[in-house]
Amino acid sequence: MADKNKNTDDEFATVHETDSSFQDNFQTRIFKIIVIGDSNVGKTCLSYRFCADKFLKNPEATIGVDFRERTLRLDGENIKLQIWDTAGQERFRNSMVEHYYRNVHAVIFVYDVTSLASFESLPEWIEECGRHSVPPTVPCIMVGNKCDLRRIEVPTSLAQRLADGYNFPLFETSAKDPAEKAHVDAIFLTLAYKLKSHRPLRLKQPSGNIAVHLTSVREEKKLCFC
Ligand SMILES: Nc1nc2c(ncn2[C@@H]2O[C@H](COP(=O)(O)OP(=O)(O)OP(=O)(O)O)[C@@H](O)[C@H]2O)c(=O)[nH]1
Repeated sequence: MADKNKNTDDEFATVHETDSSFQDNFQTRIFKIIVIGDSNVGKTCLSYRFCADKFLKNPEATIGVDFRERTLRLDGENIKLQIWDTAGQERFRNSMVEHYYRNVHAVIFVYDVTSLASFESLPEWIEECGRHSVPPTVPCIMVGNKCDLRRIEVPTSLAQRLADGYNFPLFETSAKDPAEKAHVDAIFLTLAYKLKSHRPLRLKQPSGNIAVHLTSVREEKKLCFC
């Protein structure tokens, strides 16, 4: 799939998964990334692909929020990305919305390339961020998912215009296609690199934890205030 972002494989060449011995000796910076968009666009599958490198065939609708995380070593530094997979369905969001946006470090807006309606919803999702006082300095990315399907309803040119209007990078990819794994990684790594250079906060990671925490569906932490 066409990569609308300037990052190249070379730029990510220094990325390594961390191991526990590494984590014992180094501090880790932790960043909260929320994944937002209409129901059914593939937010759960994208975050699962990034954290567990698997495709979920029949995920249940997210209720409240699901958490996943993955720790990376970027240029000699531990960076933990805490992914908040938010509910797309209004009835499952309700009282959670405040929690989504509180202290968020980056936002991923997802639409389904086979659903024009999901793309047309993006400005509303972006406005919702603004209403919850997400600072304009927070890095954002726009992602068109399900590029493995044929019936594309959102042409790249249209998506690129919207992304340019907001000054967001645009990725078109597929959580389903294993060949797109590196591309899905690149979405999160783009944010990780931006955050790494912006945020000075350092948090000490408790020793002995496994560094790459791959949550299964059953193990995921859920938080629902519905
Ligand atoms: N073909 C294809 N199907 C996908 C892809 N990503 C997700 N799906 C399917 O789309 C459906 C919805 O995926 P989810 O990841 O649950 O969507 P969501 O945005 O998290 O939905 P909510 O939890 O309701 O907000 C599921 O049936 C997935 O299997 C993809 O890249 N390609």
